[in-house]
Amino acid sequence: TTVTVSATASHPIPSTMWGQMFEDISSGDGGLYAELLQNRAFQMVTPEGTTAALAGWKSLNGNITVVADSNPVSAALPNSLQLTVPAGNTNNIGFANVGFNAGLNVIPHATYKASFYYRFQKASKFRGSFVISLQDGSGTTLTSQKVSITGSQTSWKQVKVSLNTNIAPGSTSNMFAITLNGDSAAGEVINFAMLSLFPPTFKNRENGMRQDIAQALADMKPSFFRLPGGNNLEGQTVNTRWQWNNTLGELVDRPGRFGDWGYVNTDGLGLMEYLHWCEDLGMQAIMAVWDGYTLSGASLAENQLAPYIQQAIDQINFVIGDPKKSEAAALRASLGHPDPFPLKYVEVGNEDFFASDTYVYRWRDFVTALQAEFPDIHFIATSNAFNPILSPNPTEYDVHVYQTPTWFAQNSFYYDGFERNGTKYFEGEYAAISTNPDNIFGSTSQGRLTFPTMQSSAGEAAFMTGLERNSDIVFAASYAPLLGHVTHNQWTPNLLAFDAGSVYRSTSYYVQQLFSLNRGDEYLPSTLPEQLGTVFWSVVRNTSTKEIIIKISNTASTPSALTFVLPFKNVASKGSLQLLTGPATSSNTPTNPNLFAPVTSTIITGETFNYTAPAVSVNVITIKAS
Ligand SMILES: [NH3+][C@H]1C[C@H](O)[C@@H](O)[C@@H]1CO
Repeated sequence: TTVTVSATASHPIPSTMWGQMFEDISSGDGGLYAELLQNRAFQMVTPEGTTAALAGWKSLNGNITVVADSNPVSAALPNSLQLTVPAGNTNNIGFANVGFNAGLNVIPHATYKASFYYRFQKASKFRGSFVISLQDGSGTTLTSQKVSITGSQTSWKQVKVSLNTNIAPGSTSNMFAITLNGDSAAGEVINFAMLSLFPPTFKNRENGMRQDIAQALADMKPSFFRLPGGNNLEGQTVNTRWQWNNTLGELVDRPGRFGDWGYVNTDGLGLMEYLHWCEDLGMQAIMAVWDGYTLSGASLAENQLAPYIQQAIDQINFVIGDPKKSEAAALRASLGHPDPFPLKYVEVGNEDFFASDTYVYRWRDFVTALQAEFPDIHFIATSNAFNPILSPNPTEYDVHVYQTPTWFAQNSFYYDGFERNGTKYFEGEYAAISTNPDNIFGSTSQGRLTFPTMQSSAGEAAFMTGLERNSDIVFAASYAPLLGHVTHNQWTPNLLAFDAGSVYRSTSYYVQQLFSLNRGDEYLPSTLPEQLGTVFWSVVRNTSTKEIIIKISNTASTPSALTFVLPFKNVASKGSLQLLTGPATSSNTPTNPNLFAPVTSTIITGETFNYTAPAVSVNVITIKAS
């Protein structure tokens, strides 16, 4: 196949082209959010003896239970862990947290920050100390600190200690423990609340992100971050929807909520943490507002919308408002960020194509009110494009697709036929997740992928060459879901998988990274691939580095010989090739995490040059040309 490239760009490529979609789907608490203690504040649990209430916690010779505290540490956190020290036990008595999914990573030569509140249930003459420690799976102390306490402390007192580690333990089966001397403390009853243990965080942010996962995400150089979801915005009910104002301020004041993926969200990763994260990665937020539809399928009636429209106005004012004019903006200033955050896009709901009939009035009432308040914001609709017809007319739509590798390879022309009528598209969620076209969302035994495969990633890459060709109307695209725990998850595949100690880069992660790190600022038309063929390409130009960047996906099981004809006088005789290829149905997995990785090499180039794309491969060729 000969690919003739045009010297005249057809259109500029938006700077927002490649980014990330995020929601807490086994990915926030216990994942990107760096808190190491599972169930740290007993939020939303049923106290008094239910084992679920003590999830993540274990007794160390003491009697522990979760109580609905008669004098709770805060209105937001009604439950406490109550330790009763039994008589006649001379061991160290107390309790421990084993981390999320029984994994608590301890890195060497680092400072861990522990904090908790405690109070004696009744005054006593006790004088002693807590031993606050990190222990490995066999109970060997890795590091510890002592804090003196007295039985007169019947009001809540917060303890904060730094725990400095030295050697690395042998595994992630470690625990955070609080103990005291059983002899002298016999009979004492002590309540604990809002316990927390943080490792060093990304950019040392207070209440920040886990370093290795954050770094893997940063290495993609994303331009936007869609938050807070996805289904996890919606709530199964109106009262369990995501509410921006419940996710701010001191951790002791955050009630948490039942997330949409079957577990409690601490909301320690809240709106301010998301916005700091966007700042740290130089991304702009694509922020969603709740719009009156819950995942159970219920829509609010039109005459019920007003308070939720106000809550959305306040949410946006929290991000961009003037502290002198808006209470929500004043709250942002009081939390240390008087200047507005950058925000251009606000998404109204999530996947409202499930409730198109009510979206007609929900969109109309929300956007009429929001656009009046925020004339410079673009509001993104989440129903199917132009079906139903919405008013005001959406400037952007968010399109989601989960399909097979073959579907993606055969639909790279999805946007070529779209009318150029001023509407732009956000490919907000896409991934090849199953090889079974008759049951995309089935189980792994029905074709669902556990991890991306080279074949699924090559299919996505083919589709992405089409997104790049159509970036005159596709302004942003993000794979979904971004992140998920390797085993304790509600959805596979994920772009990145992780466990307590590691993050695993998938073949699709490398494809996303190859496209994001090798951007052009303008698109160069070229001979079109066969729409139902097997090899696909896009050609872009980086006008500042004067480089031509050719992305090729060969989805076939045989190599594909290509000839490129470049219309430039001075074309370098050598170019760089980044090649991702390997066995079609294989993946990077926790047991074989580096089976696939892009390999960089030099190839012969020129005004006309040949290149053979290996079977099932994603190729990025970069050539200096002017
Ligand atoms: N059901 C998918 C669509 C929804 O928006 C996300 O929360 C889910 C996983 O990416």
